[in-house]
Amino acid sequence: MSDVRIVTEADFEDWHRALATGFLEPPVLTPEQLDARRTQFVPGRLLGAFDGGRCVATFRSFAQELTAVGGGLVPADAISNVTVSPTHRRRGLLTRMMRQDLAAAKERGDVVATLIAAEYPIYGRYGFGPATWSTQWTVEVPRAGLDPRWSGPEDGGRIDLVDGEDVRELGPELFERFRRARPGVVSRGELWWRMNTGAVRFRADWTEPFYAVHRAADGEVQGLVAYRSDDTWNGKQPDQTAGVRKLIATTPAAERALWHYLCSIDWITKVDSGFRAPDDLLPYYLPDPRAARITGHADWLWVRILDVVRALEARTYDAVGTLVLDVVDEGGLAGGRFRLEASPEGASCVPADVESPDLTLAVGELGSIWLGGESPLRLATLGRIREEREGAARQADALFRSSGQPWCPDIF
Ligand SMILES: CC(=O)SCCNC(=O)CCNC(=O)[C@H](O)C(C)(C)COP(=O)(O)OP(=O)(O)OC[C@H]1O[C@@H](n2cnc3c(N)ncnc32)[C@H](O)[C@@H]1OP(=O)(O)O
Repeated sequence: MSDVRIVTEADFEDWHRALATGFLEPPVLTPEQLDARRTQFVPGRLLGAFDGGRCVATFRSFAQELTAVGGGLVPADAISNVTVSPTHRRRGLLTRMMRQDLAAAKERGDVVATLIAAEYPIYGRYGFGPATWSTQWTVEVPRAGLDPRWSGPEDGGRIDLVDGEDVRELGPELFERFRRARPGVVSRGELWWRMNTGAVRFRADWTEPFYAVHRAADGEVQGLVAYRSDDTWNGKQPDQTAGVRKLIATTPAAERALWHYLCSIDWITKVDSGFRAPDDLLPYYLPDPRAARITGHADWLWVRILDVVRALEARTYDAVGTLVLDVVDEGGLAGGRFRLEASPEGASCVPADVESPDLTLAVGELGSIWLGGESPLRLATLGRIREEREGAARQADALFRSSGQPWCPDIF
C-alpha cells in the first residue's frame, strides 16, 4: 500500500520526476528547471504518494483569491499538479490526496477549492462543478472590415510596446482593477508575473512574447496584451497568426484598441484570441463580426464549495428574493439546509435545518451556479437540481445570474 504524505524539500526532485511522468513530459529536469520550480514550494501544500521509496503520485495546492459576483474576493484552495503514475492508477490514490487536501482547506477556512480539469469526468465525484467556461476565436483579419490605415486609437489613447520588466511593474496594479469587475478571475501573485514574463522559467522552451499596453488619454494604463507570432509564410506571402496569450482591459475602449492593434499588424492574417469569456465582445469590435470564428469552447474553472454560508454571502444577486436550499455533500464538508436572503446589495445566509427546502441540489451543482455561469433552470430541466416548490428554479435563475459571464483568464 502506497504511503500518502506531505512532501518535504528532500522529496522535491523525486516528486517532480513523478509529476513529469504523470503529465507525459520528459521525466528528468535540469538543475535550472528544478531551481525555478523550487520558487513554488510552500511547506505543507505538496502531497505525494510513495511506494518502495519512489514518488508515484503528486498533488499541489496553494492560496488563491477568487472574485465572486459583485467583486468580492473569497479565499480559495487552488489545486494543481495532480498526477498518479500509470503503474499506480485506479487504486484510490487521487481520492486519498484529495480528501486530505480538502479537509485541510476546510480547516484553514478557505471558502472554495478551485482547479482546471484536464478531463471532465475526474472531479465531480469530489464535489466540484464546472463554474466558468471559455471560448476561443480565430479572426480572419482580411474579412474583418477594419480600416487598413488604422495606426492607433482615435480617442487620445495610445498603444506602447513594453518589455517583460515593465509588465512586472505595471501589470499587478492594472490586474487589481481588472479582477474586481469580473467574477471567476483568480489572483496573480508576484510569482505569476515572474513566470509569465520569463523571469522564472519552468520549461526549456520559453520564448519571449511581445507585450503591448493601452494608455488612456490621461496616461492611465487600461489594457495589456501578450502575444506571439507563428512565423508562417505561404510561399512568398506572409501569412502569420498572432496568438494571444493574455489580454486584459479595464475599459471597452482599451479592449477594442488592443484587438484593433493585433488585427492591424503587418504580416498578420489571423488572430487567435486565446481563452476568452463566452460573452467576450471581440466579434462586435469588428465591423464584420463573422470574421471571428469560434474555434473552441469548453468548461474551464471548476469550483468546490467548502463553506456555503460564506460563499453565498460573498456575492451579490440580480434581484431580491428568499430561497431555502438543501445542499447535499457526499464529501461531508459543506452540506446542510440554508436560507438565503438575496439582494443586489448582498445577502444573508443562515442554517435553516427545520424549514422546508425550495430546491435540493448537490454541492457540485451549487459550485456551477454560484458564479452565475450556469443556469439553475437548465440544471433543473436536466434533473440535476430538484425543485421542491414550483417556480423555485426560475426564481433561483433570476437571483443567481451574473450580468457579465464569469471568466477565469488564467490556467494553473
Ligand atoms: C487539477 C489538475 O491537475 S488536472 C490533471 C489531472 N491529471 C491527469 O490528467 C494526468 C493523467 N491522469 C492521472 O494522473 C490519474 O489518472 C488521475 C490523477 C486523473 C486519477 O488518479 P487515480 O489515482 O487513478 O484516481 P482514483 O483511483 O482515486 O480514482 C477515483 C475514481 O475516479 C475515477 N477516475 C479517475 N480518473 C479518471 C479519468 N481520467 N476518467 C474517468 N474516471 C476517472 C476512477 O475510476 C475512480 O472511480 P470510482 O470511484 O467509481 O472507482
